[in-house]
Amino acid sequence: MQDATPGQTAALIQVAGLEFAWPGTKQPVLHIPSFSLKPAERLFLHGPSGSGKSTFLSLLTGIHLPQAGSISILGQNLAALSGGGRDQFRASHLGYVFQQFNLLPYLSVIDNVMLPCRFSRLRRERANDVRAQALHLLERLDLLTVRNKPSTALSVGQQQRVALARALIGAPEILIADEPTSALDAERRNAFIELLFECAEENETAVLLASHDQHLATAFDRSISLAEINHATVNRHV
Ligand SMILES: Nc1ncnc2c1ncn2[C@@H]1O[C@H](COP(=O)(O)OP(=O)(O)OP(=O)(O)O)[C@@H](O)[C@H]1O
Repeated sequence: MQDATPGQTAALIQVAGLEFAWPGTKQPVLHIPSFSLKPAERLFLHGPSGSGKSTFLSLLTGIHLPQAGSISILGQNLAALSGGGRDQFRASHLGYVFQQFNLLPYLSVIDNVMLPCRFSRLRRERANDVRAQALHLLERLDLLTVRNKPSTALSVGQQQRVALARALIGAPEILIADEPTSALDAERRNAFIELLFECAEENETAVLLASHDQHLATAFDRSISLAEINHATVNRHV
């Protein structure tokens, strides 16, 4: 499969005039005139439950397409790609950590971590030695001793760190994380964010993290509320 080649751009993510309504509903959940993520930026996006954070991230990752407006990632307009092209583009350029981690239960920890390099030649090439980079990430995230266990045998905190290692292998340009700390207590939550930043910096990966938990904001370069950028009238929270 071919990796999409992105064009040159100043912003890693550029959104203009975005409108999105869920199928079967009339009112848009999101109307975002403008949004951008700059290279190497660590951006915190906050908003209460139901305000549309996950919906917005699903558009940025090309899982859904907006009804109006454009989303460019690394200069590539996502709507100009086919469904398969968007899958390939996502695999090559975006690492993501979801609330539920989405680890494959039948794979070992290390095989889960190496997975993105099976789907993207670019990430395989960037990792150079895929197994060596997986081991390096597992060591950084204190997971070396559990590397051959099935992911189901791990604690929630460990599974979350596996999801982070998987998101960062092969140095994607952007890490997108949706409520990645919701299962952790305050102390573990801060330690996880610190570790996430350290590993992202090693890979020169920009971070966009969405959460309802405003305590996280201080660690980031920039913090915005979804309500500041979302002009849709439904689900509007201030
Ligand atoms: N698959 C879907 N189909 C229809 N409506 C949806 C779907 N997913 C979310 N919604 C609706 O879109 C709105 C925004 O939900 P979303 O999950 O994006 O918010 P959120 O801020 O991420 O919330 P949370 O923090 O609880 O995950 C809600 O009104 C929700 O009911």
